[in-house]
Amino acid sequence: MTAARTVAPLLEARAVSFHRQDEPVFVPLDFQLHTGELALVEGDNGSGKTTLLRMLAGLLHLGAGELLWRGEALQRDLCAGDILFLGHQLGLKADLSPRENLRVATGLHGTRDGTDIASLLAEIGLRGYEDEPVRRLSAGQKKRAALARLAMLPATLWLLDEPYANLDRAGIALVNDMLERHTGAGGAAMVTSHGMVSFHGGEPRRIRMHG
Ligand SMILES: Nc1ncnc2c1ncn2[C@@H]1O[C@H](COP(=O)(O)OP(=O)(O)OP(=O)(O)O)[C@@H](O)[C@H]1O
Repeated sequence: MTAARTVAPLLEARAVSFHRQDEPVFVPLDFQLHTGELALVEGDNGSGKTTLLRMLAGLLHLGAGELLWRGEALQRDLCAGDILFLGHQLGLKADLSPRENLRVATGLHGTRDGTDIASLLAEIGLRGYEDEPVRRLSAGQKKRAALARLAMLPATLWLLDEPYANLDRAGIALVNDMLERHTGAGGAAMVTSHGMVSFHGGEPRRIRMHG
């Protein structure tokens, strides 16, 4: 007899919440996210989507409940490079160029297999802007540079807060393409968006927030 193999979720939240001035920001959440999955975090303005992602990224302390990473209590030091957050702050140094930003980021966190800076920047729509200081780029170009950073690093879980903001149609398609490739290669992502997400890699999981 062969026992069925159970694979622990990449991330599991059990009655997770966050408090400000002793008040919960959102109704406690339970969810699981497996490798290969995309989860859309949905909710009205102020319902706590950004707060949740920042908490999962370790930028805010867990208020209540439990977070498990690959079946064990989540320990920041053990999964730091494996979880990447991209929010309104893009995580780029404004005085450095996209190329320099990627060099610094990969120097610190390593490089995803099969990627190289020059081809990635061209693919992501920054050909001709590789060596321009980020502060001189348009909002959409800055977002593309941040997406290049995401694509270069070897993280498993992407936490993307409004990743489509400031992007044109080609940029939106680029994000969807990145999400499909990332989940197809065994990664996972949680995404907030007030716009339509057209993800062709299967029906995404939905996490509904209630403030
Ligand atoms: N730095 C902060 N200090 C105090 N309260 C905050 C802070 N940031 C957010 N909040 C409050 O926490 C609640 C949740 O905010 P959050 O940004 O997580 O919501 P959201 O669902 O991402 O909203 P939106 O859809 O508008 O981006 C809101 O009521 C907001 O006012």
